[in-house]
Formats: sequence, structure tokens, C-alpha cells
Amino acid sequence: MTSPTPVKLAIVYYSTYGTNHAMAQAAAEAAQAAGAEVRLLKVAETAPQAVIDTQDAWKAQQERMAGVPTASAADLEWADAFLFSSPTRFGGAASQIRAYIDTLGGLWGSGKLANKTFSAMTSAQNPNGGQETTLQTLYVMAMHWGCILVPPGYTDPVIFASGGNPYGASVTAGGQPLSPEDRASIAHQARRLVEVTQKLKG
Ligand SMILES: Cc1cc2nc3c(=O)[nH]c(=O)nc-3n(C[C@H](O)[C@H](O)[C@H](O)COP(=O)(O)O)c2cc1C
Repeated sequence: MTSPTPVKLAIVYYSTYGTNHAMAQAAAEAAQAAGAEVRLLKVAETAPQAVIDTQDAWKAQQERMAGVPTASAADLEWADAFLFSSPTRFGGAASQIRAYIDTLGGLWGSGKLANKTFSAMTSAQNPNGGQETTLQTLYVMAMHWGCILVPPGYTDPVIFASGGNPYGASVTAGGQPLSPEDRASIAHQARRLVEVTQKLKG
């Protein structure tokens, strides 16, 4: 009996201040522990450097992410599963994530995004600051791609302990480290994505 081919997971995120970076890292650790081959990828920054330089916290985060590879279309072609993580911006995903998405028409047109699994995470400053709409718009996009959606739902008690959002991990951001509950819910979502994808791969 041969062991199954590992799930290839692309974790694609944007982060101005570090929350989604930490979320993506926590997801990567859990997915690797579940046996996945993981690419942890930031999307390209689109804000002018002159604007970033006016905010110490933004600039510092940019420096912390300097060694993280930038996501390309080829990364999504490689992957069996996608996990996206974006800050909530006025109730939707950050424009940097949207800019990346807008480069994927060719991949979509050749059917290379279809039948892959998709899950999404977000953070917002307020507990009800638009996390659900951000996640919904990312899932709508994934439906256009023909992906198989793998939200966490209420499949584990950790979801209730971390704010109870069945659409995806939703951190209330304030510059503090991730809480143990948030970490547990992110890990559960990442593991579930790997496990469901593994079942689909056979
Ligand atoms: C332009 C802009 C719009 C934002 N819109 C919202 C919002 O609608 N609701 C909210 O709760 N927080 C909002 N925030 C706060 C971000 O969600 C918060 O900074 C982000 O979740 C932190 O994630 P990061 O550390 O990965 O950048 C906004 C922030 C910016 C800069």
C-alpha cells in the first residue's frame, strides 16, 4: 500500500500590521503538522512606498515580511488547496489581495483554478467590523473559480471559543499576539482544509 501524495496548500495573505501574517503562519504550522506541503505567500504591496514610509508600524511589518515569497499565478496552479487571509477593509478584502486576484484571469480561463479547495480567514479592528462580508466576498470569488468551499462551520468547539464565525477564522486585531483560542480555530480550519482535500485527492 502506498502512502497518499501530500496535499499541496498555497496560503496567500496580505498584512499591513502583522495580524494576517501571524494568522497565515499559524495556519501553515497546522497544515504542515497535518501532512501538507505548504507555500506561505504574501501578495505584492500596491501602496506607494512614500505612503508606507509615513507609518512606522506598516514599514516595520513590511520589513518583517521581506523574506516571504510573493504569490504568483504559478503558485495557484501548483496547489491543490488555497487558504486566503486578508484584513477587512470597509467590509471587504484589502485591495492588495484584489490586485493579485485580478491577475488570475488567464489561469481561470484555462480551467486551472477549478475543482481545488478554498477556505478564507480575516481580521478586523472591531468584533463586528465586517469580517463576515469580507469572507463572503472571498468565497463568492472562489465560486467563480469553480472551487470547493471548505469553511470551518461549527465542526469543532474551538469555533465557539474564538468568536463563533462559521465562515472562517476572524481575529479582532489590535496589535496584540493571537490568542490561544484564535490559534486553535485557525489550526482547526487549516487541518480541516488539508483533510477534506486529501479525501478529494483519494
Ligand atoms: C483602509 C482601512 C479600512 C479598514 N476598514 C475596517 C472595517 O471596515 N472594519 C473594521 O473593523 N476594521 C477596519 N480596518 C482595520 C483593519 O481591519 C485592521 O487594521 C486589520 O484587520 C489588521 O490586519 P493586519 O495586521 O494583518 O494588517 C480598516 C483598516 C484600514 C487601514
